[in-house]
Amino acid sequence: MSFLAEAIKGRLLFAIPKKGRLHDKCLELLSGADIQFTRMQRLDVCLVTNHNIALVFLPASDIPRFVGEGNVDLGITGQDVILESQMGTLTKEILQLGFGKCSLQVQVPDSGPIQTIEELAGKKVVSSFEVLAGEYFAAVDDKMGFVGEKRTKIEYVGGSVEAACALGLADGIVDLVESGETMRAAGLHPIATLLKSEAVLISGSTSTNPQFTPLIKTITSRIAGVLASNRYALCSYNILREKLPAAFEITPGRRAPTVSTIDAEGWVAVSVMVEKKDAANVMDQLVAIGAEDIFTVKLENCRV
Ligand SMILES: Nc1ncnc2c1ncn2[C@@H]1O[C@H](COP(=O)(O)OP(=O)(O)OP(=O)(O)O)[C@@H](O)[C@H]1O
Ligand SMILES: O=P(O)(O)OC[C@H]1O[C@H](OP(=O)(O)OP(=O)(O)O)[C@H](O)[C@@H]1O
Repeated sequence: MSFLAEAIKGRLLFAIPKKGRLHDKCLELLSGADIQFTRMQRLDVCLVTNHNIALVFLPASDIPRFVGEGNVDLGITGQDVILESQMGTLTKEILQLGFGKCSLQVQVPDSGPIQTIEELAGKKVVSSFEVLAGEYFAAVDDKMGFVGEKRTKIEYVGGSVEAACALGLADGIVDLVESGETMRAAGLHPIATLLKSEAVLISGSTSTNPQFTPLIKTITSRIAGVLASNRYALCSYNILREKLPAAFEITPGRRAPTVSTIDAEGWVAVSVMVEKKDAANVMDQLVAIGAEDIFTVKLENCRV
């Protein structure tokens, strides 16, 4: 047995995208969850120093198969590539991670004769998502009654899909879109959305080793804590007790606000979680109902 195979034996294997859009966010999650490791240059497997885990750095698109077929125990990847690799039933989504959000769309040139799905059916479509594009257009072709040569031709390219129409390779494309900037720059616009996707933590649906169940629970809870501490801030303020019903309307909290008595006649202190994106508005509304000494504090870490 090789040195590496010996070193990872008995450890929970956790697959992380080795590059691309999801890589940096995954490293932030691992760091926030205090999963410590040192990655040696060029080595795609590394041992976690403070848990019985080995990290395996793989292309995002290969992770569903490794997890689904039981070669690794846990993984982070996009919902889009899980569906594309037809591993939906062999994998189980443990946690949605709120990043890597994008849509898989059909795009056509702005100034061209084809502006609808029905007009594109039967023509040439290029995509990195051959399976999903194939399924989508097979249903369209069936609806249109297209058979044999008349059916839509789907061709695979590995990247820079947006260039395919301008290069004369395709009449339309199926590709991922987030801000829409790439497609706008290439003179393309959407005519249909196949699916929406985000990054998820997955395990195998059938093959998880029961010995790892407690460790998977711990990792999941830590990652959920990192996500919550990125999303929420702790808001604290003083307010007259009689104004509490109005204050609870503005700051209901995740479960309920904490109310403490303070040494000032008729006043209470409230501490409550607020979504960071709403924090400025929430503080304005609290001022408007007479709250004072209002501040928010960043959450360093939490368990939810
Ligand atoms: N523009 C985007 N915005 C948000 N998430 C995206 C975007 N593009 C891709 N993703 C998500 O990230 C995953 C990996 O995509 P990415 O293009 O980074 O793959 P890659 O093939 O590993 O990297 P590279 O393109 O560098 O070869 C996708 O499957 C999708 O879930
Ligand atoms: O809507 P936007 O925010 O512009 O993002 C969309 C782009 O992001 C992805 O590609 P990526 O940059 O990962 O490179 P790729 O073409 O090599 O896959 C996708 O394939 C689009 O090209």
